[in-house]
Amino acid sequence: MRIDRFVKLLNEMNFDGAFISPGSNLYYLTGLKLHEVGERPTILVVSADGEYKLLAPSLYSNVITNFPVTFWRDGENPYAKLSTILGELKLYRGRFLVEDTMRADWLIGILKLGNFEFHPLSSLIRLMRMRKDREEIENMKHAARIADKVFEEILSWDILGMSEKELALKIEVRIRELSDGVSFSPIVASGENSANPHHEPGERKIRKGDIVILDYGARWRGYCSDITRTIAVGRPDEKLIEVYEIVKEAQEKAYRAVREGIKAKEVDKVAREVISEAGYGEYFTHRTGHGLGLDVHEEPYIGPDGEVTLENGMTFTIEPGIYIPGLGGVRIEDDVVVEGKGKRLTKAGRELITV
Ligand SMILES: CSCC[C@H](N)C(=O)N1CCC[C@H]1C(=O)O
Repeated sequence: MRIDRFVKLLNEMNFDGAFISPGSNLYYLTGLKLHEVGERPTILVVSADGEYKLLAPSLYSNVITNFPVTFWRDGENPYAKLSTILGELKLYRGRFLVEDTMRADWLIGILKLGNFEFHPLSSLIRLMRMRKDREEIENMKHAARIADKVFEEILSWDILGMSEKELALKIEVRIRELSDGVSFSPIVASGENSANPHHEPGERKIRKGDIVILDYGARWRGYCSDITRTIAVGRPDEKLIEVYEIVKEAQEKAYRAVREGIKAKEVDKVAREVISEAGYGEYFTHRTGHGLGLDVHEEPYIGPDGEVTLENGMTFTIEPGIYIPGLGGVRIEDDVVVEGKGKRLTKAGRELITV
């Protein structure tokens, strides 16, 4: 089980234990899929001795079976129960890993129960999660195939006159029909809105001459895909057509630079150089990519500061972009796995398509 490997690493790195709240790390280590948001304390306590126990609200009692757990009911004090767990596991002080995103009130509750020094869980678990095993990669390939299929379908829709919001909803519905859910709320950015890399789809209607950025992803058994394609509705501004070709070249060259043993920042540099040499460096305002897996953004990050050396089994995006305020933007994104060299998981065409 992954938790055994985790305990081994805890010992190697001189940690006494870990506190893990619901989310992708809990799922990765235990297979338990619990809601991430909620005020009811839900905490997995792991000791470096290899023992572990979950504190969970009793409303999960039908879901959590065959797992060491102490339930607490609404009206009871969860921290009194947590204190008992800590006594059972003999954890009173020491160096502990704690989930990076744990709620502050839970953290404060834990801190009152012992003399704990906290360190971010990501510092250790990244070493496990960055390299995907065969099953994880199969799930990612499936999620990527769904993203490709949705893109093919979008091209057959009549999007002229649709609002960004309407198109984003239609994409989301189709992803949900084909998968376990969306990786994130789809981005549809049309016309001048495409100059905002994280544009939130709004009421703007898609019109002739628009460039439209479509950025979305599907989940399959927890694993994400994340694809961006930029399409034209009619003939867009000549400058954006030129920009499209530059981004395409940057994406292709960065993809070809991917190989086992190269540093993430070297891949970023390749994309950045193409864009800078074309005179658009200041308009490439984000990193070239990010790791992808159970989370849509995880390690390794493919940016100018990316010190991670790429290894087989690592999965990430390659997504350079150019964004010109008042005019529009272009981004092309694929998901990639390292297998000696880089292999694309998303395979939708990258030529500029006019609908
Ligand atoms: C999770 S919302 C953003 C999803 C998008 N696919 C994405 O990851 N990016 C868009 C701009 C760059 C990149 C990012 O690093 O945020």
